[in-house]
Amino acid sequence: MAYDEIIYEVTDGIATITLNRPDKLNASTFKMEREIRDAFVAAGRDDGVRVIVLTGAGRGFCAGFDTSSLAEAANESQGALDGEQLGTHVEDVFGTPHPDYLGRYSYFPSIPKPIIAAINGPAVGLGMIMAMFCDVRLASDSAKIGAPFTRLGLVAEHGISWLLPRLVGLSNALDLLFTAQPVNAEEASRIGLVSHVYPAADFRAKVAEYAGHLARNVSPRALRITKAQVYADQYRTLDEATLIADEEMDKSLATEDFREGINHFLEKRQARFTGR
Ligand SMILES: C/C=C/C(=O)SCCNC(=O)CCNC(=O)[C@H](O)C(C)(C)COP(=O)(O)OP(=O)(O)OC[C@H]1O[C@@H](n2cnc3c(N)ncnc32)[C@H](O)[C@@H]1OP(=O)(O)O
Repeated sequence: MAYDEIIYEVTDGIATITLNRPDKLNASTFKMEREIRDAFVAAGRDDGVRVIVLTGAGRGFCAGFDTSSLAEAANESQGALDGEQLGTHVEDVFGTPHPDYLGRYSYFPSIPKPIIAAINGPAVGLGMIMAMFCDVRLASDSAKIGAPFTRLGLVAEHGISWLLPRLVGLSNALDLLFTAQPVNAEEASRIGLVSHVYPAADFRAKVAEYAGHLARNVSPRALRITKAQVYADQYRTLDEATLIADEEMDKSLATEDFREGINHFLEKRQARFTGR
């Protein structure tokens, strides 16, 4: 599929979605959001893809929704997005507990593969929310992450009020949302907003190493089930989560990937997981 505002590439089991409006620090548009959805669906369906990286072209990750469109949209509802604005219904492809509701990025957890946000520079507004809805965040030491919503007279948008406290705790979440002040990569790491920070000069190589590890050394089946478990368990009790874990363990013990997981260790060789 041809894209205008993103670049979509698949190499060695890693699908990379690059937001591609570098002159505007990859500020997002509805078109870009539709293309991101289409690319996630393509990556989710492609058996050759084991991990997905979301990143930005040039020196930015994403500076939020394009401010010129934001100004035009001042009198329109930005919360209730319709299908035409968003394009592909990812929810129809991979399933969701809320099939009638089209969340802006809340579909990321339904993509059955790990999604890594490679935050190469400023990730602000919708750019921050996009990164938060990825499964893992890696940051360049030049990254800056911020939620400027209250400064714009806006609110905790698009599910970030649900997600951010789970990532950084209530107190840090409210600090970020109230003050609307961006944090640098070091501070983001300290509060748990990102998992790893790498020097800007090595960043692309470090992201490739991390993504390559998930693509080569880890069972794709185990990744898929683990991702689904962790998100679904946010709505479950401990007893329910433990019961499901026991059921999933029984199923895992009967898989080729489990046998390979044991055999490659015993035979002291690289694993060759099939996802079965
Ligand atoms: C529904 C609503 C959702 C939301 O996302 S609300 C949030 C909307 N976004 C923002 O309010 C962020 C606006 N941008 C900034 O505050 C800053 O940028 C940054 C902190 C992200 C980075 O600052 P620095 O590194 O100094 O870069 P620079 O010189 O400000 O920007 C470089 C070029 O990028 C353009 N740009 C930046 N953000 C946006 C944007 N959101 N929409 C459109 N263009 C943007 C600028 O204008 C400029 O361009 P030129 O070099 O031609 O002057």
